[in-house]
Amino acid sequence: MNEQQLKQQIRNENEAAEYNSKAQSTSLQEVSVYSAIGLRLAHDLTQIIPGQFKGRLFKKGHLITEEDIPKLLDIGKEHIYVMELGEHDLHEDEAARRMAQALMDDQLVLSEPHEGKVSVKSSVVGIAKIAKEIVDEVNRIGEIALATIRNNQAVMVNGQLAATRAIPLVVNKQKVELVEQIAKQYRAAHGAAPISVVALPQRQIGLLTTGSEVYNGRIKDKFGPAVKAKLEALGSIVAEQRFAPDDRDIIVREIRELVACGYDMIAVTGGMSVDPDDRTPGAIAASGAEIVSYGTPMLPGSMLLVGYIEGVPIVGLPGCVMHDPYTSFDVLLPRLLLGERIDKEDIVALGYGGLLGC
Ligand SMILES: Nc1nc2c(c(=O)[nH]1)N[C@H]1C(S)=C(S)[C@@H](COP(=O)(O)OP(=O)(O)OC[C@H]3O[C@@H](n4cnc5c(N)ncnc54)[C@H](O)[C@@H]3O)O[C@H]1N2
Ligand code: MOO
Repeated sequence: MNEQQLKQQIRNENEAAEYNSKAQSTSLQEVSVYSAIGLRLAHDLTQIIPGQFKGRLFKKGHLITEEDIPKLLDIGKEHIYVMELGEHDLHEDEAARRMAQALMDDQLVLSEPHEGKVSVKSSVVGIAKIAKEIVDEVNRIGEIALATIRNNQAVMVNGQLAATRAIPLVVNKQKVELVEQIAKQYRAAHGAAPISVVALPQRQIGLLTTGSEVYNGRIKDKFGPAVKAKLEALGSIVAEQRFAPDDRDIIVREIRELVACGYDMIAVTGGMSVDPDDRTPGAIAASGAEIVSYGTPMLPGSMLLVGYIEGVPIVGLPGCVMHDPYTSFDVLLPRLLLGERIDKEDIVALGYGGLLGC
Protein backbone atom coordinates (compact mmCIF):
# COMPACT_ATOMS: atom_id res chain seq x y z
CA MET A 1 0.00 0.00 0.00
CA ASN A 2 1.49 3.35 -1.02
CA GLU A 3 1.27 6.47 1.10
CA GLN A 4 -1.76 7.81 -0.74
CA GLN A 5 -3.65 4.58 -0.34
CA LEU A 6 -2.76 4.55 3.35
CA LYS A 7 -4.05 8.13 3.81
CA GLN A 8 -7.24 7.22 1.99
CA GLN A 9 -7.73 4.25 4.25
CA ILE A 10 -7.26 6.41 7.35
CA ARG A 11 -9.71 8.97 5.88
CA ASN A 12 -12.22 6.17 5.28
CA GLU A 13 -11.74 4.85 8.79
CA ASN A 14 -12.17 8.30 10.28
CA GLU A 15 -15.33 8.88 8.28
CA ALA A 16 -16.67 5.49 9.36
CA ALA A 17 -15.80 6.24 12.98
CA GLU A 18 -17.50 9.63 12.74
CA TYR A 19 -20.55 8.00 11.15
CA ASN A 20 -20.63 5.28 13.81
CA SER A 21 -20.25 7.71 16.65
CA LYS A 22 -23.11 9.76 15.22
CA ALA A 23 -25.22 6.64 14.95
CA GLN A 24 -24.24 5.47 18.41
CA SER A 25 -24.43 8.48 20.64
CA THR A 26 -27.52 10.47 21.37
CA SER A 27 -27.58 13.99 20.03
CA LEU A 28 -29.35 16.57 22.11
CA GLN A 29 -29.74 19.95 20.49
CA GLU A 30 -30.91 22.96 22.47
CA VAL A 31 -33.42 25.08 20.63
CA SER A 32 -34.77 28.42 21.81
CA VAL A 33 -38.52 28.15 22.51
CA TYR A 34 -39.03 31.05 20.07
CA SER A 35 -37.64 28.82 17.29
CA ALA A 36 -39.33 25.67 18.52
CA ILE A 37 -42.74 26.05 16.83
CA GLY A 38 -43.45 22.86 14.88
CA LEU A 39 -40.94 20.75 16.84
CA ARG A 40 -41.86 17.87 19.12
CA LEU A 41 -40.94 17.68 22.81
CA ALA A 42 -38.37 15.01 23.69
CA HIS A 43 -39.81 14.39 27.17
CA ASP A 44 -42.69 15.31 29.49
CA LEU A 45 -42.47 18.81 30.97
CA THR A 46 -43.50 19.42 34.57
CA GLN A 47 -45.22 22.39 36.17
CA ILE A 48 -45.16 22.97 39.92
CA ILE A 49 -47.31 25.62 41.57
CA PRO A 50 -46.82 25.04 45.30
CA GLY A 51 -50.08 24.21 47.04
CA GLN A 52 -52.01 24.11 43.76
CA PHE A 53 -50.53 21.88 41.11
CA LYS A 54 -47.69 19.46 40.44
CA GLY A 55 -47.81 17.49 37.26
CA ARG A 56 -47.27 17.16 33.57
CA LEU A 57 -47.93 20.33 31.61
CA PHE A 58 -46.80 18.94 28.26
CA LYS A 59 -46.47 15.33 27.16
CA LYS A 60 -43.48 13.86 25.35
CA GLY A 61 -44.04 14.19 21.60
CA HIS A 62 -46.24 17.30 21.98
CA LEU A 63 -46.12 19.47 18.84
CA ILE A 64 -45.12 22.95 19.96
CA THR A 65 -47.38 25.80 18.81
CA GLU A 66 -47.08 29.55 19.16
CA GLU A 67 -49.46 29.68 22.13
CA ASP A 68 -47.25 27.22 24.05
CA ILE A 69 -44.37 29.69 24.18
CA PRO A 70 -45.63 31.79 27.15
CA LYS A 71 -46.54 28.59 29.03
CA LEU A 72 -43.03 27.24 28.45
CA LEU A 73 -41.51 30.51 29.64
CA ASP A 74 -43.76 30.43 32.74
CA ILE A 75 -42.28 27.09 33.80
CA GLY A 76 -38.77 28.37 33.24
CA LYS A 77 -38.09 26.78 29.86
CA GLU A 78 -36.32 29.11 27.45
CA HIS A 79 -34.94 26.15 25.50
CA ILE A 80 -36.14 22.71 24.62
CA TYR A 81 -34.25 19.65 23.44
CA VAL A 82 -34.50 18.18 20.01
CA MET A 83 -33.28 14.66 20.42
CA GLU A 84 -31.93 11.95 18.20
CA LEU A 85 -31.57 8.81 20.26
CA GLY A 86 -28.30 6.89 19.87
CA GLU A 87 -28.46 3.18 19.26
CA HIS A 88 -26.84 2.38 22.61
CA ASP A 89 -29.16 4.61 24.61
CA LEU A 90 -32.71 4.40 25.90
CA HIS A 91 -35.11 7.28 26.42
CA GLU A 92 -36.05 7.72 30.11
CA ASP A 93 -39.61 6.49 29.45
CA GLU A 94 -38.46 3.28 27.77
CA ALA A 95 -35.82 2.65 30.45
CA ALA A 96 -38.42 3.03 33.22
CA ARG A 97 -40.87 0.77 31.41
CA ARG A 98 -38.34 -2.00 30.76
CA MET A 99 -37.05 -1.98 34.34
CA ALA A 100 -40.58 -2.17 35.72
CA GLN A 101 -41.48 -5.03 33.39
CA ALA A 102 -38.38 -6.96 34.39
CA LEU A 103 -38.72 -6.52 38.15
CA MET A 104 -42.44 -6.75 38.78
CA ASP A 105 -44.81 -9.65 39.09
CA ASP A 106 -47.39 -10.06 36.29
CA GLN A 107 -50.26 -9.35 38.72
CA LEU A 108 -49.01 -5.84 39.29
CA VAL A 109 -50.30 -3.00 37.16
CA LEU A 110 -47.75 -0.78 35.44
CA SER A 111 -48.65 2.81 34.60
CA GLU A 112 -47.71 4.51 31.38
CA PRO A 113 -44.50 6.52 31.80
CA HIS A 114 -45.29 9.90 33.30
CA GLU A 115 -42.57 12.54 33.63
CA GLY A 116 -40.10 9.71 33.08
CA LYS A 117 -41.54 7.52 35.84
CA VAL A 118 -43.42 4.21 35.73
CA SER A 119 -45.57 3.52 38.80
CA VAL A 120 -46.40 0.00 39.87
CA LYS A 121 -49.70 -0.64 41.62
CA SER A 122 -51.39 -3.61 43.22
CA SER A 123 -54.57 -5.13 41.81
CA VAL A 124 -55.39 -6.82 45.13
CA VAL A 125 -55.40 -6.14 48.87
CA GLY A 126 -52.21 -7.87 49.82
CA ILE A 127 -48.79 -7.91 51.33
CA ALA A 128 -45.80 -6.58 49.43
CA LYS A 129 -42.99 -9.05 48.92
CA ILE A 130 -39.93 -7.05 48.01
CA ALA A 131 -36.39 -8.39 47.78
CA LYS A 132 -34.45 -5.57 49.44
CA GLU A 133 -31.11 -6.90 48.21
CA ILE A 134 -32.33 -6.62 44.60
CA VAL A 135 -33.59 -3.08 45.16
CA ASP A 136 -30.15 -2.16 46.52
CA GLU A 137 -28.35 -3.95 43.68
CA VAL A 138 -30.38 -2.10 41.05
CA ASN A 139 -29.84 1.25 42.75
CA ARG A 140 -26.08 0.60 42.91
CA ILE A 141 -25.90 0.56 39.07
CA GLY A 142 -26.24 4.33 38.91
CA GLU A 143 -28.32 6.72 36.78
CA ILE A 144 -31.42 4.61 37.37
CA ALA A 145 -33.78 4.61 40.32
CA LEU A 146 -36.03 1.98 41.84
CA ALA A 147 -38.13 3.14 44.80
CA THR A 148 -40.34 0.72 46.71
CA ILE A 149 -42.42 0.47 49.83
CA ARG A 150 -41.03 -1.83 52.53
CA ASN A 151 -41.11 -5.59 52.41
CA ASN A 152 -44.21 -7.05 54.12
CA GLN A 153 -46.09 -3.77 54.06
CA ALA A 154 -49.83 -4.00 53.42
CA VAL A 155 -50.99 -2.67 50.10
CA MET A 156 -54.50 -1.73 48.99
CA VAL A 157 -56.10 -2.10 45.57
CA ASN A 158 -54.41 0.55 43.39
CA GLY A 159 -51.88 1.14 46.16
CA GLN A 160 -48.40 1.89 44.91
CA LEU A 161 -45.63 -0.65 45.53
CA ALA A 162 -42.80 0.68 43.45
CA ALA A 163 -41.69 3.16 40.84
CA THR A 164 -38.87 3.13 38.31
CA ARG A 165 -37.13 6.04 36.66
CA ALA A 166 -33.96 6.89 34.75
CA ILE A 167 -32.16 9.90 36.18
CA PRO A 168 -30.82 11.44 32.94
CA LEU A 169 -33.06 11.93 29.91
CA VAL A 170 -31.24 9.12 28.12
CA VAL A 171 -29.53 6.21 29.76
CA ASN A 172 -27.09 3.59 28.51
CA LYS A 173 -29.04 0.53 27.38
CA GLN A 174 -26.56 -1.75 29.14
CA LYS A 175 -27.70 -0.48 32.53
CA VAL A 176 -31.26 -1.50 31.84
CA GLU A 177 -30.11 -4.82 30.39
CA LEU A 178 -28.24 -5.41 33.63
CA VAL A 179 -31.46 -4.83 35.59
CA GLU A 180 -33.19 -7.33 33.31
CA GLN A 181 -30.44 -9.87 33.95
CA ILE A 182 -30.55 -9.37 37.73
CA ALA A 183 -34.34 -9.82 37.69
CA LYS A 184 -34.11 -12.93 35.50
CA GLN A 185 -31.58 -14.55 37.82
CA TYR A 186 -33.75 -13.78 40.84
CA ARG A 187 -36.82 -15.26 39.16
CA ALA A 188 -34.90 -18.43 38.24
CA ALA A 189 -33.63 -18.85 41.81
CA HIS A 190 -36.84 -17.96 43.68
CA GLY A 191 -39.67 -18.74 41.28
CA ALA A 192 -41.05 -15.25 41.87
CA ALA A 193 -40.38 -11.72 40.71
CA PRO A 194 -38.20 -9.54 42.95
CA ILE A 195 -41.23 -7.31 43.51
CA SER A 196 -44.59 -8.96 43.94
CA VAL A 197 -47.74 -8.91 46.03
CA VAL A 198 -49.49 -11.80 47.77
CA ALA A 199 -53.25 -11.43 48.20
CA LEU A 200 -54.28 -11.62 51.86
CA PRO A 201 -56.73 -14.38 52.76
CA GLN A 202 -59.94 -13.52 54.63
CA ARG A 203 -59.35 -14.42 58.28
CA GLN A 204 -61.82 -14.64 61.17
CA ILE A 205 -60.67 -12.98 64.36
CA GLY A 206 -61.94 -13.51 67.88
CA LEU A 207 -61.74 -10.25 69.85
CA LEU A 208 -61.73 -9.88 73.63
CA THR A 209 -62.02 -6.34 74.97
CA THR A 210 -60.87 -5.95 78.56
CA GLY A 211 -61.34 -3.03 80.94
CA SER A 212 -63.80 -2.77 83.82
CA GLU A 213 -64.70 0.80 82.78
CA VAL A 214 -65.93 -0.57 79.44
CA TYR A 215 -67.39 -3.80 80.86
CA ASN A 216 -69.43 -1.87 83.44
CA GLY A 217 -70.65 0.63 80.86
CA ARG A 218 -68.85 3.65 82.37
CA ILE A 219 -67.44 4.44 78.94
CA LYS A 220 -68.33 3.36 75.42
CA ASP A 221 -66.10 0.81 73.71
CA LYS A 222 -63.84 2.49 71.15
CA PHE A 223 -61.40 -0.40 70.72
CA GLY A 224 -63.77 -2.77 68.93
CA PRO A 225 -64.54 -0.38 66.05
CA ALA A 226 -60.84 0.50 65.67
CA VAL A 227 -59.71 -3.13 65.47
CA LYS A 228 -62.59 -3.99 63.12
CA ALA A 229 -61.62 -1.14 60.79
CA LYS A 230 -57.97 -2.23 60.67
CA LEU A 231 -58.91 -5.84 59.91
CA GLU A 232 -61.60 -5.03 57.39
CA ALA A 233 -59.21 -2.79 55.49
CA LEU A 234 -57.10 -5.92 54.94
CA GLY A 235 -60.05 -8.11 53.99
CA SER A 236 -60.53 -9.94 57.32
CA ILE A 237 -63.30 -9.71 59.88
CA VAL A 238 -63.90 -9.68 63.62
CA ALA A 239 -66.14 -12.73 63.82
CA GLU A 240 -66.98 -12.24 67.50
CA GLN A 241 -66.28 -9.65 70.19
CA ARG A 242 -66.47 -10.42 73.89
CA PHE A 243 -65.97 -8.17 76.92
CA ALA A 244 -64.24 -8.83 80.22
CA PRO A 245 -63.53 -6.79 83.39
CA ASP A 246 -59.95 -6.42 84.69
CA ASP A 247 -60.07 -9.87 86.24
CA ARG A 248 -57.35 -12.29 85.27
CA ASP A 249 -59.37 -15.49 85.66
CA ILE A 250 -62.25 -14.15 83.59
CA ILE A 251 -59.85 -12.99 80.85
CA VAL A 252 -58.17 -16.43 80.81
CA ARG A 253 -61.54 -18.18 80.58
CA GLU A 254 -62.69 -15.93 77.70
CA ILE A 255 -59.44 -16.46 75.80
CA ARG A 256 -59.81 -20.25 76.15
CA GLU A 257 -63.35 -20.07 74.85
CA LEU A 258 -62.30 -17.99 71.84
CA VAL A 259 -59.52 -20.51 71.10
CA ALA A 260 -62.09 -23.31 71.24
CA CYS A 261 -64.16 -21.48 68.61
CA GLY A 262 -61.33 -22.09 66.12
CA TYR A 263 -60.71 -18.49 65.06
CA ASP A 264 -57.64 -17.74 62.92
CA MET A 265 -56.32 -15.17 65.39
CA ILE A 266 -57.20 -13.92 68.89
CA ALA A 267 -56.85 -10.25 69.81
CA VAL A 268 -57.14 -9.01 73.39
CA THR A 269 -57.40 -5.25 73.91
CA GLY A 270 -56.48 -2.99 76.82
CA GLY A 271 -54.80 -3.58 80.17
CA MET A 272 -51.39 -3.95 78.53
CA SER A 273 -49.22 -1.57 80.54
CA VAL A 274 -47.92 -1.25 84.08
CA ASP A 275 -50.89 -0.55 86.35
CA PRO A 276 -52.13 -3.09 88.88
CA ASP A 277 -55.35 -3.36 86.86
CA ASP A 278 -53.44 -4.20 83.68
CA ARG A 279 -54.13 -7.95 83.74
CA THR A 280 -53.91 -8.81 80.05
CA PRO A 281 -50.26 -9.96 79.57
CA GLY A 282 -50.47 -12.21 82.64
CA ALA A 283 -53.81 -13.61 81.52
CA ILE A 284 -52.53 -14.36 78.01
CA ALA A 285 -49.55 -16.24 79.50
CA ALA A 286 -51.83 -18.09 81.93
CA SER A 287 -54.13 -19.16 79.10
CA GLY A 288 -51.31 -21.34 77.79
CA ALA A 289 -49.86 -19.05 75.14
CA GLU A 290 -46.23 -19.23 74.16
CA ILE A 291 -45.12 -15.60 74.28
CA VAL A 292 -42.84 -14.49 71.43
CA SER A 293 -42.59 -11.04 72.92
CA TYR A 294 -44.32 -8.82 75.42
CA GLY A 295 -43.18 -5.40 74.35
CA THR A 296 -41.75 -4.10 71.08
CA PRO A 297 -39.12 -1.43 70.39
CA MET A 298 -41.57 0.59 68.29
CA LEU A 299 -43.49 3.69 69.34
CA PRO A 300 -46.46 3.60 69.04
CA GLY A 301 -47.08 0.03 69.99
CA SER A 302 -44.40 -0.60 72.59
CA MET A 303 -46.76 -2.51 74.89
CA LEU A 304 -47.84 -4.97 72.18
CA LEU A 305 -47.76 -8.69 72.97
CA VAL A 306 -47.36 -11.37 70.30
CA GLY A 307 -47.71 -15.06 71.06
CA TYR A 308 -49.16 -18.34 69.88
CA ILE A 309 -51.75 -20.46 71.56
CA GLU A 310 -52.14 -23.95 70.11
CA GLY A 311 -50.52 -22.62 66.94
CA VAL A 312 -52.99 -19.73 66.64
CA PRO A 313 -51.57 -16.21 66.87
CA ILE A 314 -52.68 -14.21 69.90
CA VAL A 315 -51.99 -10.49 70.25
CA GLY A 316 -52.38 -8.18 73.22
CA LEU A 317 -53.21 -4.73 71.87
CA PRO A 318 -52.22 -1.66 73.91
CA GLY A 319 -54.31 1.50 74.09
CA CYS A 320 -52.50 3.26 71.24
CA VAL A 321 -53.87 0.78 68.67
CA MET A 322 -57.28 2.32 69.41
CA HIS A 323 -56.29 5.79 68.21
CA ASP A 324 -53.06 5.53 66.23
CA PRO A 325 -53.29 4.66 62.55
CA TYR A 326 -49.87 2.97 62.37
CA THR A 327 -48.48 1.02 65.29
CA SER A 328 -46.35 -2.11 65.74
CA PHE A 329 -49.60 -4.06 65.40
CA ASP A 330 -50.17 -2.57 61.94
CA VAL A 331 -46.63 -3.51 60.90
CA LEU A 332 -47.06 -7.16 61.93
CA LEU A 333 -50.74 -7.60 61.02
CA PRO A 334 -50.32 -8.40 57.28
CA ARG A 335 -47.87 -11.21 58.10
CA LEU A 336 -50.08 -12.53 60.91
CA LEU A 337 -53.01 -12.66 58.50
CA LEU A 338 -50.93 -14.39 55.85
CA GLY A 339 -50.02 -17.06 58.41
CA GLU A 340 -46.32 -16.28 58.60
CA ARG A 341 -44.78 -17.00 61.99
CA ILE A 342 -43.50 -13.95 63.85
CA ASP A 343 -40.29 -14.54 65.77
CA LYS A 344 -38.15 -12.55 68.18
CA GLU A 345 -35.96 -11.12 65.38
CA ASP A 346 -39.06 -9.66 63.71
CA ILE A 347 -39.77 -7.83 66.95
CA VAL A 348 -36.14 -6.68 67.27
CA ALA A 349 -36.28 -5.27 63.73
CA LEU A 350 -39.14 -2.93 64.67
CA GLY A 351 -36.88 -0.60 66.64
CA TYR A 352 -34.73 0.86 63.86
CA GLY A 353 -36.94 3.44 62.15
CA GLY A 354 -39.73 2.54 64.55
CA LEU A 355 -39.86 5.85 66.39
CA LEU A 356 -42.95 7.38 64.88
CA GLY A 357 -43.94 9.19 68.05
CA CYS A 358 -46.87 8.65 70.35
N1 LIG B 1 -45.97 4.57 83.58
C1 LIG B 1 -46.25 4.07 82.38
N2 LIG B 1 -47.32 4.51 81.77
C2 LIG B 1 -47.62 4.03 80.53
C3 LIG B 1 -46.82 3.08 79.91
C4 LIG B 1 -45.71 2.60 80.62
O1 LIG B 1 -44.97 1.72 80.14
N3 LIG B 1 -45.45 3.13 81.87
N4 LIG B 1 -47.15 2.65 78.65
C5 LIG B 1 -47.93 3.54 77.85
C6 LIG B 1 -48.44 2.93 76.64
S1 LIG B 1 -47.27 2.68 75.45
C7 LIG B 1 -49.78 2.72 76.39
S2 LIG B 1 -50.27 2.20 74.83
C8 LIG B 1 -50.78 3.08 77.39
C9 LIG B 1 -52.05 2.24 77.48
O2 LIG B 1 -51.84 0.94 77.72
P1 LIG B 1 -52.99 -0.09 78.10
O3 LIG B 1 -53.15 -1.06 76.99
O4 LIG B 1 -52.64 -0.64 79.43
O5 LIG B 1 -54.35 0.74 78.17
P2 LIG B 1 -55.37 0.87 79.37
O6 LIG B 1 -54.64 1.29 80.60
O7 LIG B 1 -56.20 -0.33 79.45
O8 LIG B 1 -56.28 2.08 78.88
C10 LIG B 1 -55.74 3.32 78.59
C11 LIG B 1 -56.87 4.31 78.30
O9 LIG B 1 -57.66 3.86 77.20
C12 LIG B 1 -59.01 3.66 77.60
N5 LIG B 1 -59.55 2.45 76.99
C13 LIG B 1 -59.05 1.21 77.12
N6 LIG B 1 -59.84 0.33 76.47
C14 LIG B 1 -60.85 1.03 75.92
C15 LIG B 1 -61.97 0.70 75.13
N7 LIG B 1 -62.24 -0.55 74.78
N8 LIG B 1 -62.78 1.69 74.72
C16 LIG B 1 -62.57 2.97 75.09
N9 LIG B 1 -61.51 3.34 75.84
C17 LIG B 1 -60.68 2.40 76.27
C18 LIG B 1 -58.97 3.53 79.11
O10 LIG B 1 -60.19 3.85 79.69
C19 LIG B 1 -57.82 4.49 79.46
O11 LIG B 1 -58.29 5.80 79.49
O12 LIG B 1 -50.19 3.19 78.63
C20 LIG B 1 -49.11 4.15 78.61
N10 LIG B 1 -48.75 4.53 79.90
O1 MOO C 1 -47.95 0.63 73.26
MO1 MOO C 1 -48.15 2.36 73.46
O2 MOO C 1 -48.70 1.16 72.69
O3 MOO C 1 -46.50 2.59 72.50
O4 MOO C 1 -48.61 3.91 72.85
